[in-house]
Amino acid sequence: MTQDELKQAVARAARDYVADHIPAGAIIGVGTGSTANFFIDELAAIKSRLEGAVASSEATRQRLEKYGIPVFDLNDVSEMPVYVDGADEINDKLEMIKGGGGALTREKIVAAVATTFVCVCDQSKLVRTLGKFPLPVEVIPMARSQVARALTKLGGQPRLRQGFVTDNGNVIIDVHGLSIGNAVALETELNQIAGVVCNGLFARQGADVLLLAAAEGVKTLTRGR
Ligand SMILES: O=C(CO)[C@H](O)[C@H](O)COP(=O)(O)O
Repeated sequence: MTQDELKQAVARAARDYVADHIPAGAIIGVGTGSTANFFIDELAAIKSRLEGAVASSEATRQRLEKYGIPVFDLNDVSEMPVYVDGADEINDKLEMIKGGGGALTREKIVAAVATTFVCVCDQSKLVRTLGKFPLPVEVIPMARSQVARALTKLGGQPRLRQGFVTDNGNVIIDVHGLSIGNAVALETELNQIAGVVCNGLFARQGADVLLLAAAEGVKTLTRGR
C-alpha cells in the first residue's frame, strides 16, 4: 500500500470512530495536514450527524466549508467530544511531535477543549524516541534570534522555516538534532523561553487514542488521559 492509501484507510477508521463515539449534533475538532485532509473528505459522508466543526487552521476551515460542514469559532464552543488530527511522530506513550504543517498552536488550543484526542497516522510515524523529526517551535518574529540562541543552549540546532508565516502571523523555528527522553519536561521548558508562542511537543496533553494504519489494517491503541 502507498502512504496515501494508508492515510485514506486511517481516515476511514477515524470517520467510523467519530460516528460510533459522538452524540448526534456534536461539534468536533479537526486537525491540519494531509491525513487530516483525508479525514475531512471522509467526514463529509457523515456530516448530517454533526452540528459542525472547529478548524485548527485556515486550510482546514476552507476544506470543511467546501463540503458544507459548518465551521464554528472556538470561543463559541465550550465542549467537543473528539479532536482528530495527524502527527509527525508519536511514541508508545502517545506523546507526539506536531507542527510539520505549521498549525501547532491552533492545534494545541483546539485539542485542549476536546475530551478525546484521536491521532490518525500511518505506521511510519510511530517511533521509539521522539526527535528525529525536527521539532517545530512557533515564535514571535522579533524574538527569533533570542529564541534560536536559547534553543542552541538546550542542545538543538535551530533553523528558521524560510518563507513561512503561521496563521497567527508568527515564524517557525525547526529544531534539529534533539533526542527527547522526557517530552513533558522539554515541552514545559520550551514554553518558558520568552518569545515562544507554542512548541510542537504534545506530551502534557498527548493523544488518547491512536489509529495506526499498516498494510495489515488499522490498529487502535489507547491511553488514559
Ligand atoms: O501537525 C500537523 C500540522 O501542523 C500535522 O498533523 C502533521 O504535520 C502531520 O501531517 P501529515 O498528516 O501531512 O503527515
